[in-house]
Amino acid sequence: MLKAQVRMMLHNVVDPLEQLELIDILQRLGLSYHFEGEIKRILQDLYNINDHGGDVGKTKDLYATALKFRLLRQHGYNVSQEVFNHFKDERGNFKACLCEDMKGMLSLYEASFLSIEGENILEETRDFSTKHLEENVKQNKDQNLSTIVSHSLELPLHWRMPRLESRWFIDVYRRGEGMNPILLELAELDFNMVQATHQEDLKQVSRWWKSTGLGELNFARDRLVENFLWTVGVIFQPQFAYARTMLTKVMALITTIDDVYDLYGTLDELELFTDAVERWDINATNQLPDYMKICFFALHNSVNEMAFDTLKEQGFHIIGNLKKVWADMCRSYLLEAKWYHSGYTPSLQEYIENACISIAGPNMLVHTYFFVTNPITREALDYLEEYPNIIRWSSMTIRLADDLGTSTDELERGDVPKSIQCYMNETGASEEDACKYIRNLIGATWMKMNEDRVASSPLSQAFIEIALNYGRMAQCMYQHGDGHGVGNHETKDYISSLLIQSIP
Ligand SMILES: CC1(C)[C@@H]2CC[C@@]1(C)[C@@H](OP(=O)([O-])OP(=O)([O-])[O-])C2
Ligand SMILES: [Mg+2]
Ligand SMILES: [Mg+2]
Ligand SMILES: [Mg+2]
Ligand SMILES: [Mg+2]
Ligand SMILES: [Mg+2]
Repeated sequence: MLKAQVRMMLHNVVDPLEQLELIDILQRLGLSYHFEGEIKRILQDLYNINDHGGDVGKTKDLYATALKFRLLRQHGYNVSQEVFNHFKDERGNFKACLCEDMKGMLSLYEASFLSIEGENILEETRDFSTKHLEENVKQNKDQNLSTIVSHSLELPLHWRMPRLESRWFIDVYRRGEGMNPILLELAELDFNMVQATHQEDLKQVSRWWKSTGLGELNFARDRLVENFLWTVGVIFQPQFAYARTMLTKVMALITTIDDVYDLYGTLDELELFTDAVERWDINATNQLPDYMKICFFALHNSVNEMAFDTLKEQGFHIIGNLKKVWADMCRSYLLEAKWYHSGYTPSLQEYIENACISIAGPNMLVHTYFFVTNPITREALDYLEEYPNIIRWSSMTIRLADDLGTSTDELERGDVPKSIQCYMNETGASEEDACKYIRNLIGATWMKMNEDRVASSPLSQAFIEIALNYGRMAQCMYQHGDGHGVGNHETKDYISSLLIQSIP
């Protein structure tokens, strides 16, 4: 009933700005996945009517123009950054009067994160809006707006982990003026229904984890719930339960094998394990020490089962594709171990080339493609084989966020120099400047992802969005240090609010 009422609202709303605001609210409440068709139709009409993304409803309203720009870009329409020239004076500077418009400034700020490389106007808008939002947020009288502004200044909407953002926004929306009770109630009910599905998924994959015995390896991280949380960040929609449980297995295996290479295995043992994975032959376990036998059997059994599922469901024999991503990852792990044991510090470029593989981004993304795609196409398989840009940029975002969050503890434990240290070694920069550089590199990588997300490719828009969600999930997990390995209180809060506490 509530969904039907919201569908009616989408059909009846005619004012362009009200259409945009309704879409934005539905997205932020986590409800837009129920109304993708309606949203697509409205945005297509808006894109066509106003000279392909020009002024919305002919107003010069900054808030409306930026909102339209953001939503159209987010949905793949290549609207021009020139729309923001309307807000400049004859000298080419943004009009000073705009600074009092906090709502417009926030809308401009959020829109600026949909930029691609070389869009200088959008770079100016980000600097201009950030400066004025930081200056005004404290003395703004609208408490709710100030809460939203502070939240966005911490991490912009475009970079936020969708599920956590929805949970946070439901509480903000409830307190806001102009709250629509139908939207609020549907958001609360839907959140609880989705949470119940996730709880079932977690129960099921927890049984698998216990059956492997990998949690008993005292040198390796036992982080099943955190691995499951990654999958909620990447694919929350209820219908992707199979993908979440399988992807949790993949991430749990990666976490354990990463620790084998980073913390425990001798170089000779690591060579043997890498060889066994490349051969993908159960007889290769004879050469392995017992703790590696457990890891290899768990890996071999689980991945073969995934290949069997796809063969049964779709007639595609993908074990070669899966074996390749595991072998590529283990080889990149082995290279890092050799660098570490020889005391070699690579250049930043050399490190990143290897570390975009060792962060397991390509591994996780290739598996995800198989878990969410039906029908699989030969064209997409060939395209994925060489790790296309969208996979590289997503992996780079995970890698850089991970290094910012984990490298301090890793280096204390003994691990290969990470991006921060490689940059310091190469340039003589301080650790603080190196971290700043790496954070800017994440921003630059997002611009590359923004460009690739609208480029034509044999991959679905849904899969591309999932690739972006990996970057978002990494920035969420490492925003306050090592949220995965240490299990800090922020991660515990995320787990509680998404997987345990329902909305009363
Ligand atoms: C899923 C992952 C993102 C991937 C495997 C476990 C992780 C949480 C992370 O673990 P970490 O030890 O930080 O990786 P690395 O720095 O050793 O590559 C790398
Ligand atoms: Mg353990
Ligand atoms: Mg590690
Ligand atoms: Mg590692
Ligand atoms: Mg790390
Ligand atoms: Mg209620």
